[in-house]
This record gives sequence, C-alpha cells and structure tokens, in this order.
Amino acid sequence: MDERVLDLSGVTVRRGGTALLDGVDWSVGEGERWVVLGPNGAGKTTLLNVAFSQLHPTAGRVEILGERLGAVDVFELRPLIGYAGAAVSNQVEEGTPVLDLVLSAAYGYLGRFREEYGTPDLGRARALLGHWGVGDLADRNFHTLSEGERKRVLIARALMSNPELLLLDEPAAGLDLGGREDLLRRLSSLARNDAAPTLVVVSHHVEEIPSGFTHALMLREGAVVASGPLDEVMTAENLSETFGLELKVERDGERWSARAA
Ligand SMILES: Nc1ncnc2c1ncn2[C@@H]1O[C@H](COP(=O)(O)OP(=O)(O)OP(=O)(O)O)[C@@H](O)[C@H]1O
Repeated sequence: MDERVLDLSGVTVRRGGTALLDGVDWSVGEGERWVVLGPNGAGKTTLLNVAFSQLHPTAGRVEILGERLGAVDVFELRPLIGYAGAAVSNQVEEGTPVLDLVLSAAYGYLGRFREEYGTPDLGRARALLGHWGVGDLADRNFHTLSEGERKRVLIARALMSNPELLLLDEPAAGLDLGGREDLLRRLSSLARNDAAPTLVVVSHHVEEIPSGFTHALMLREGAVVASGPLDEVMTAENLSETFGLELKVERDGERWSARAA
C-alpha cells in the first residue's frame, strides 16, 4: 500500500512571469506532522492550496491521498482534507452562527444552514467545539468572535468531516502569547494522537512549531530550501537561508526559537 498522503514532484505554479512555486518536490507520509516555514511571499499558502486540490500547478505532478490531481474528481477528494485558514474565514457570510459553520463543513458548504443535519452531526460538531475550548460559542455569530476564538472554531470545522489530511494555514497568527500557547498545546495534543489525521501547519515562526511535530519544509521564493525530519533540517544554516538573514536557532525540549545572530 502507498502510504504517502502528499506526493509532489517538480510542482511549479506561474502567474504572469513569476514562479510562485518553482519545481517543488515534497512527500508527506501517513501520520507525519509537518510545519511549512518561510518568509512572507515564499509560496506557503500557494503550496497549501495545491495540497487542498484548490489550485492546479502549471507544471509538475501532484498526488493527494494516492489520487492524481487532474485525474481525480476534486469534489470527492476534498471531504477527505480538512482546511483552515484566512481563505475560509474571509468567505464566511455575515451573521453565520458558529455551529452552522462547523456543521456545514461536512457537506462542503461554507455558510448558513442548508441541510437537514442529523443528530450525530450535531453531536460531533458540538463535541469538536468543546474539544477546542469554544463549546460555549456554538450559537454566536462567527464574525463577533475574537481572532483566537475564530482560529479554534475553524480547526473544529476542518475536523468535522473526519479528514485524513488536515491543513492549517497560520493557525497562530494574530494570537496573543496566552492564545498562542493554548493553541500550540491543543495542536501538540492532536499531533500526539495516533488517530489524528496527517497534519500540515504553515507558519512564519519556529516558535509556533507545536511539540510532537515531526517534519519541516522550508520555502524561499517558491523553492524548497530544506525538507525532512525536524531534527535534521532545523539548522541555523537552513533557517538563515530560508529567511534571508543570519539566524541562531535554539531548542528547548521539543520547542524551537530563532533570533538574529
Ligand atoms: N494570483 C496571483 N498572481 C500573482 N501573484 C500572486 C498570486 N497569488 C499569489 N501571488 C504572489 O505569490 C507569492 C507567494 O504568495 P503566497 O501567498 O503563497 O505566499 P506565503 O508564503 O503564503 O506568504 P505570507 O506568509 O505573506 O502569507 C507572493 O509574492 C504573492 O504576492
């Protein structure tokens, strides 16, 4: 059995004369927990959109959950992939209750209550909200939530369809220190759960790598600088090249930090 959840080979995405992704090779195995690191504009969100089957590359080969992008019905593939990020929150209709937003994920909708949801779906949605610490917000309008509350609701939503692959685009961006640490604790617990989906989290900051994560992909200007197990690739050399300045990297247990050398 092929246990690769993502398999990208020579993936290039061009817009105008610019390569947003440039010959990216990346392989993610079942159960791995990846962080995708890179500076602003490195192509991280573009890569996640490819992994979500939202964007077809200009060149190269993409396999998601063993299915070849271009040859598979993406509407059958997408329920197997959970996605949370600004691309989702920006599209939520004004006035959408939190519970509806989470429930709608099971049906591929992004918005108001459009289906007759069964009791098991309601129970699962409430349980997920509770698990992510936002159970008491189920009846609130999504747009009235704080940034930290929204992030947790969107992750609960992304897990609603019981996906095999979970993609989180900058889940800790905009959170205060307490909010960040709370989210990282929850992501660590997810990472350590053998039943959890394969995880890919995009971030700008090595401080936002949750403990329990196993691999990193580093991108700069659309190209891969390094890719592999955290222990091997989290070097000052790789991070300095990725972010374009000389960095010192420190490790404390399973957490990382970096600053200018
Ligand atoms: N449709 C488009 N046409 C032209 N350029 C684009 C398009 N979409 C994205 N870009 C550019 O591609 C580059 C990569 O964008 P992307 O959003 O993937 O980067 P990122 O690493 O996620 O950045 P950030 O960390 O700032 O969110 C950026 O320079 C962006 O301006």
